[in-house]
Amino acid sequence: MSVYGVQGEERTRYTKAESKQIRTRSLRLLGSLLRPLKARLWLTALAVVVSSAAQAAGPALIAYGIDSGIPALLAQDWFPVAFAGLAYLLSGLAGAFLISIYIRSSARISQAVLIDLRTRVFLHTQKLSLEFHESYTSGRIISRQTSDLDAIRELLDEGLTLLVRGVTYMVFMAGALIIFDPPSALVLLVALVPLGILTRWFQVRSQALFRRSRVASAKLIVQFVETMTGIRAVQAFRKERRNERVFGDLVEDYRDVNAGVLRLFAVFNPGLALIGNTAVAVVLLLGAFRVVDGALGVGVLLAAVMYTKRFFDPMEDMAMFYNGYQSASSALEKISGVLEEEPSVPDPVQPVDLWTADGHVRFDGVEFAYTADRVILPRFDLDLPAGQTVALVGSTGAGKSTLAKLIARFYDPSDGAVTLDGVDLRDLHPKDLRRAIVMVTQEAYLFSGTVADNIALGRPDAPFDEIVRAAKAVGAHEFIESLPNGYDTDVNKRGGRVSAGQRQLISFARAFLANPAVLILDEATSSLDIPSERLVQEGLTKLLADRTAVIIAHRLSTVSIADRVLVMEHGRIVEDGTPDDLIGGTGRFAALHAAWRDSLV
Ligand SMILES: Nc1ncnc2c1ncn2[C@@H]1O[C@H](COP(=O)(O)OP(=O)(O)OP(=O)(O)O)[C@@H](O)[C@H]1O
Repeated sequence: MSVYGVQGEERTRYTKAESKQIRTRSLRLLGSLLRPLKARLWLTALAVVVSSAAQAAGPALIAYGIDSGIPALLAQDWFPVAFAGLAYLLSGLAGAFLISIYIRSSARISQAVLIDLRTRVFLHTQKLSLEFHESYTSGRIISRQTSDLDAIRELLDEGLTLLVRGVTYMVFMAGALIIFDPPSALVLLVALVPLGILTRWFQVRSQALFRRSRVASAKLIVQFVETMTGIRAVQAFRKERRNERVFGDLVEDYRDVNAGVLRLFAVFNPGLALIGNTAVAVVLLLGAFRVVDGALGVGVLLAAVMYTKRFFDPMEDMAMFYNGYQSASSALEKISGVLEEEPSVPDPVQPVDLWTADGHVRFDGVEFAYTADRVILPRFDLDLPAGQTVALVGSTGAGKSTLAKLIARFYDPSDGAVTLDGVDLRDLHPKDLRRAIVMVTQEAYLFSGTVADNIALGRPDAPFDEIVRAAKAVGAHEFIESLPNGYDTDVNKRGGRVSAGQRQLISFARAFLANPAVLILDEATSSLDIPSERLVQEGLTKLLADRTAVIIAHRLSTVSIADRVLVMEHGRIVEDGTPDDLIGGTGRFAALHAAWRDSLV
């Protein structure tokens, strides 16, 4: 089995092949992040190697000072002691200087990697199609951008320094011990056996736990984001208690996982200390006998003890690093999964330019399914001539929004083709597509900024008087003028808050300004009151003139401005005709219309 993209992201166990696939993907990502920093990486590596060498010289100089310097001093020759002291000082200074270079250089690397990764995640998720976002949820994306990137930042800022310095330091200490006192190095070699066993035990146990910890923390963020984005529904339906319970369970799960991690450390760290101290004690003991036998100088024994002790010094830090490494590597696994996802609505390889579109939309043998197991729109053909205003009606779940999303190319058909002026939407240059086809959705989302900025989104280079003209056309001008700062009112500031209906008017103005050849209004008039809707209806007539329009409306009043009505049921178009024809007939629309007219009197 293979795990592509974000599939299986919530799992904590993988088969060998899957683990390998995920690891390769992470490493590939890491490689691509580090490749541009190659020169700096070499400089950093050099600094750390030389600084470790300088530090490894320390105990050797002390040994020289004791074993050769002191006897020389007794013979009035102070040179060896002075040399040992001065050299020790210089090696310390060189080590400190190089470490400072190393820290500064590695901080630069980590900053560069993080900025690159953060930007990649942002740009990539923004590019991914609606299909991805509808199933992946914003909570998970936020957790990728926050806690996952933080885990990687922590690793890069602290963990990596610990690891690289720790490993080089250990290698140098062990190397120096082998050169200086091979019997003591043998003790160290023996100590490596329990050390290896302990480390392996820790590694195996912690791997699954760290993965679970990442999953648990992501779930916490998802729950938090969902509750807060849906806070109105939560409060309206009194869901606080239920959410409290769900959140409580998640917190408990997270705590359990972390407690498990801490329990591992409670064994691992003391275990490390025990092995290290035993090794030091054995080196000291065996060395002492050899000193007594005259086979070893006191200075060399001291150096051997120092090397052994120093060998174990970075181990605890490295266990901490391992902690950070686990979090960061599972974060990297998830991020690389998101980055592996391809837009399900890809940009064309050889885009066709369509500078000015007439707005002729056709569905040729189109079939559509969101998931393989359920066809939403069975095979159909539909021709929407340029300039026609088409109303889509039908019961909830009939497939109206789905059909609209196909025209806006939020999704591609599973079979067949949707064309604009004869060009398959899949071949159309994305810029031309977005210019030619605009969809105004129910949410009428406003971005932070002024009202004018929000309208100008439809055409960023539009002069101010055109923004006003667009607002006037859709009947939004009066209310905008009455806002505290008129068109310069910040929509997110207190006082600048606009109602749902006003938001829709702003998004109408945005669409008017964009002046697309095809306009889709998805339930767009649903939050307007009757007077506002009348106002908008007047605006709509102007907005819809000279362009193809598809209006999804539950309110049948909107239908009156349409040239043609399509009635949908279970994904099929069951009626198609002018409003008058359909009202005069005996079909579903006639019945709907009669019921609606009766409700008005
Ligand atoms: N992202 C999705 N993934 C899977 N199924 C979906 C998705 N969006 C919609 N559907 C399904 O497709 C069918 C048609 O939905 P659609 O939103 O097109 O209906 P609609 O006619 O616009 O309904 P409404 O008037 O309530 O908005 C429904 O059965 C719905 O469950």
